[in-house]
Amino acid sequence: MRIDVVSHVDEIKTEELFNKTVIIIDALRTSSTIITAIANGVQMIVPVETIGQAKNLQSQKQEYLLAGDRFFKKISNFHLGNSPLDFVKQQLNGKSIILTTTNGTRAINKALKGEEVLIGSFLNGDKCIEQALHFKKDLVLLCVGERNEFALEDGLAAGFLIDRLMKHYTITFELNDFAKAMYAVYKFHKNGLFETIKTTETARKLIQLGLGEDIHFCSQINLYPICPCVATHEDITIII
Ligand SMILES: O=C(O)[C@H](CS(=O)(=O)O)OP(=O)(O)O
Repeated sequence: MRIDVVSHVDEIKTEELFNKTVIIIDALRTSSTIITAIANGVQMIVPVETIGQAKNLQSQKQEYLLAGDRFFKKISNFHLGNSPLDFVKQQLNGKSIILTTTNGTRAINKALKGEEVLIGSFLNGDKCIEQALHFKKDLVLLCVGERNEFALEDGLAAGFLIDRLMKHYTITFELNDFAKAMYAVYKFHKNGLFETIKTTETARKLIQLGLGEDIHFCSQINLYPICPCVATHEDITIII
């Protein structure tokens, strides 16, 4: 089995996703928010790229809630932001959410050429790998990054997923060079993972904005034994 890690969303060549299982990794914060939302009872999430698309869809589906951020800040008049804690603190059981985030939802929509698209982070590593292997296809771990650049927290999460594979499965893996690098970086930092994540550029911005609690939450290992996956419902891309 081949495992390719892609460094950020603009590095994806969509033709290279055909017949592969893609894992979207946006540890701070879109992947972590989606996993937390589904684990806490949200029925489905509709990932859209623009605020306009989100509002337009909600005008047709008024029972859906709007969630998302631009540059870490909740979008004005939206019900929820892009913090996983928003989905823990409120009772959202059975709700459908339209989500648009700065980078994460764009990456999800770009990855749709993959055979299967899953959502992974530190919060669900073991379950995510179990689910990905179930499809018996080569894997692409897409580090979403931040504004067209690599983000270390995503690379660490990719290394963590590779570590889970190596530890729990006896299949032979072929890694691309970036995957080898991320695996090595993860192993180097794994005993001080939270301390390292806290120093990343994304984390520093979250701390400046008073959102440091999110970093702690998103750094938890295997908190949720679920793996959200992308599907289609009435011609709309959804995550369940
Ligand atoms: O809301 C977030 O944590 C980030 C904001 S930014 O892109 O780093 O400015 O969005 P995400 O889509 O989760 O990367």
